[in-house]
Amino acid sequence: MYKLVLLRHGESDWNKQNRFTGWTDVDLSEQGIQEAAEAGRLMKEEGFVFDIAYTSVLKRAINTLHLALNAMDQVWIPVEKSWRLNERHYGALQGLNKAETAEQHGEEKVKIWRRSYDTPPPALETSDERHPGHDPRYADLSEAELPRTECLKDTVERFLPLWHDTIAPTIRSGKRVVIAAHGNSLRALVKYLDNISDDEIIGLNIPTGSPLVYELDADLKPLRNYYLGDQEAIAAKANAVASQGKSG
Ligand SMILES: O=C(O)[C@@H](CO)OP(=O)(O)O
Repeated sequence: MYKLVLLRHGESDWNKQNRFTGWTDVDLSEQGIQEAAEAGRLMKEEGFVFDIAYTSVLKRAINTLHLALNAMDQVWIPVEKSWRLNERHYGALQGLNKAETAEQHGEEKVKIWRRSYDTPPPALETSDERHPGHDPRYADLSEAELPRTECLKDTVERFLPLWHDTIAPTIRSGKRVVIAAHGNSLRALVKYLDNISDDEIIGLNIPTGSPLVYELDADLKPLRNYYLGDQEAIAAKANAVASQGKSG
C-alpha cells in the first residue's frame, strides 16, 4: 500500500479578497502562512516522512510546501516544480471579485464558470498582460500549451502527463510523495484517482492548508482517503470555498 499526500496551499491574499486567481502569482496571507505550518505539524504528528515533493510554479503552493516541510524538519527533500500543477487558468476572470461577478452575471453563471467540468470562463486576449506568454517562467511552453482560459477538463488533460510520466512511476518505485498544489489542479487529480463523474465533481471543494491522505493499492487505485485535522473545521472550510461564488 502506498500513501500519497495532497496539500492545497494555505489561504492566499486573493482568497482573502475573494478574487479569481488562476495563474496570478499571489502570495499567502498571514492566515495562509499559519495554515501551511499547521499542516506540517499535523503531518509530523502522524509520522509522515517524504522522499520527494511536487508543486506548481506559483509561490502560494511553493511557499506552503516549504512552510509545511519546515515544520516537519524535511526541507532538504527534492522538490520538483511543474506548470502542470498550476491552478486552473481563470481566463479573463483573473483579478475580479467573485461576489461582484456573481452580482453582475448571476450566481448560476459563476457556478458554471467555477465548477462545471467543460465550460471554460471567458478567454484572455493574447495581447493581455495577464496572458502567460508574457511570463518568462512559461518560455518553454508551446503556443498550444499556453492557456488563455481553462475548464477543469483542460486542467485534467494538462496535469495527467505529469502524473503518468513522473509522479505515478515515482510512487510505484516506493518513494513517499507529497503534492502541494491548488484547489482545481487537486480537483483534477482527485477526479482522476477516484473516477468521479463530470456531474459529481461540481460538488467537490478542497479546503486550504488541509493535508488529504490517499492510500493507494499496487495499481495506484485508491483504497481510502481522509483529511488530517479537525474534521468539522475542514468541512466548514470546504463549504466556505463553495460559497465564495455567491453574490454579497
Ligand atoms: O480563484 C481561483 O483560482 C480558485 C482557487 O482559489 O478559485 P475557485 O475556488 O473559485 O475555483
